[in-house]
Formats: sequence, structure tokens, C-alpha cells
Amino acid sequence: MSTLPLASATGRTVDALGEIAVIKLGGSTMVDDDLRRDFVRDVVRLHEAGLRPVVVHGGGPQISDELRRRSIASEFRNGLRVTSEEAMGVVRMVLTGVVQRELVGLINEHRPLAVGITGEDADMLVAARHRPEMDGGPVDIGRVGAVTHVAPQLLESLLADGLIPIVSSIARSAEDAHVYNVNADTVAAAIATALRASKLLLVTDVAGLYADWPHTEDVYERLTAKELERLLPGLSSGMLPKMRGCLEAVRGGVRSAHVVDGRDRDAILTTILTDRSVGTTVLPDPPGAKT
Ligand SMILES: Nc1ncnc2c1ncn2[C@@H]1O[C@H](COP(=O)(O)OP(=O)(O)O)[C@@H](O)[C@H]1O
Ligand SMILES: CC(=O)N[C@@H](CCC(=O)OP(=O)(O)O)C(=O)O
Repeated sequence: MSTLPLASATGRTVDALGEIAVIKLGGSTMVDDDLRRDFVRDVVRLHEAGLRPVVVHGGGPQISDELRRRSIASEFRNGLRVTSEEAMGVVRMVLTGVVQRELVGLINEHRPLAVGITGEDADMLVAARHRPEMDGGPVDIGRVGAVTHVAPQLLESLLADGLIPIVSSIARSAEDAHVYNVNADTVAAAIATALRASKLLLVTDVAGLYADWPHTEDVYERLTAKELERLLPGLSSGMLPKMRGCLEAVRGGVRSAHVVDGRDRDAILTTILTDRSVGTTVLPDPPGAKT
């Protein structure tokens, strides 16, 4: 395989040639121009090295800013935005019209490889209204979707053509034909599972999953699926959809899922091209482990 100088300097390289990695970039890291450019450069270098990256992007802070500008109320419950019909229009506009376009443009400045799509395109993602269990029962949080089906053919075609898909986390419901706001970590995990990706990376603005949150001394380095499952009820805010996504992905056949720090210049290439663990790595349960 072709190796990148950085990878050989940071640990044993792994053969990533031809493998699919789903890399989700959190909106938290996209507010910084330099971080965004670094991320894009890493994705292009990985593509040049023979990996097949699929990028899923977030945009939580960017959506919140736009909602604030328009005086539309917005709150989060268990890491998910309560999304009114009015807010849904803004979510869709910001994710697909602003954030996705920026990433496509930045990648194509390097090489004309990026194609922006949403779950709506060719019905790649189908969703149902999500009514999470909270306070002892199902709660309606508006136009928030849970992914019920992924049709990976569009992504597979783009990858076969040597292109880099950039996916916005919007999906249509088969029940009512409305579009729904889906958390981007959830979408990344569902796509990684459907594509049988080797790795799922959730790139965010913290060093990983902190064991002592809200303190920031202790990051979990490695967790098995079972260990993570036990931790889930104690998690809150943005980490909840991330860690649920990691669990779903490794239980669905993805070899490893990682929460990595987008502020660390080496984190993405090291995680994909070496067996070194940066951030928090989630691994499937060893064979024979009781779930
Ligand atoms: N146990 C935890 N470990 C690390 N971060 C946590 C934890 N619990 C909550 N968080 C919060 O989750 C945030 C990351 O989620 P989020 O803001 O949704 O990021 P992104 O935009 O990258 O998806 C962190 O910035 C932190 O404030
Ligand atoms: C339902 C839900 O919460 N959707 C998210 C979609 C964007 C997202 O997930 O962005 P980050 O990855 O930056 O958090 C939202 O409205 O903020």
C-alpha cells in the first residue's frame, strides 16, 4: 500500500488500501477555518493513499446560530435538537446549503473529487419520526428522525467512481413524506454499517469520551461494545448519540469506531493508518462474550 510519512512516524501502519472509512466531522470543529482545512487535507491525502473515505458532516453550532438570528427557539434533549417544522427548514438549509457546500468546495480546491448529497438523494436514508424514551415514556421532539433504512447503492457508485461523498444528515420518512432532522453521528454509524466500513471516526472537539466528565482528566482509551453499553445510561448531551453510534457500528460489523479530537493534527491519519489508539476506540466484543 502507499503509506503517508506521518503514518509511519506515528505507529505500525495498517493496510488501508481500498477500505472504506466513514469520517464524521462535527460542527464543533467546523467553526474553526484552520481545523476545517486540516480535515479536508487529511481526507484528500487518505484518498490519495488508496482509502475510500465517506464524509458525514454535522453543523449543530451553525444551525443554532441561524435559528438565533431568526429568533426561532431551539433546545436539545439528550443530545437531540427539538425540531419544529419552522426549524426544520433552517436545519436543511444550513446543512445542505451552507456546511456541505463549504466542504465540497474545500475538497475540490485540492482535486475535483467531492460530491455533496443528503439522505434524500435517491432515498439513500429513510427515517421514521423518532420518539425517544425520556422521563418514563416516549417523547415527541418534533421533526427528528431515526434511520430505518440505508440504501447504500448511491454511495457505492460514487466510491466506485473514485469520488468522495459528502453527506448531510437529512432523511425522508416513508410514512409521511416529510423530511426529518437526523443527528449526524447517527447517520454516520448507519452508513458505516450499511457499507461494511472498516472504521467509523467521529471527529469532535474533545480528546475522547471522558470518564470523569464534566472533569477532563480521564479519557477512556479502549472500550468493548459491552463495556460501552454499560456506560450509555450515564452519558449526556453530544456524547450520547456519538457513543450510541459507535456501539451500533461495531455491533453491525464495523471493525472499530473512534471518537477523535479534531484539534489534534495527527488524530485522523493516525487512527486510520496505524493501530495506535488516539481518543476513544470502541471494539466489538471478543468472540464468546455474553452481550
Ligand atoms: N463524557 C463526556 N466526554 C466528552 N465530552 C462530553 C462528555 N459528555 C458530554 N460531552 C460534551 O459533548 C461535546 C461533543 O458533542 P457535540 O457538541 O455534539 O460535538 P460535535 O459537534 O462534534 O458532534 C463535547 O464538546 C462535550 O461538551
Ligand atoms: C436531531 C439533531 O440533533 N440533529 C442535529 C444535526 C446536525 C448535527 O448532528 O451536528 P453536530 O454533529 O455538529 O452535532 C442538529 O440539529 O444539530
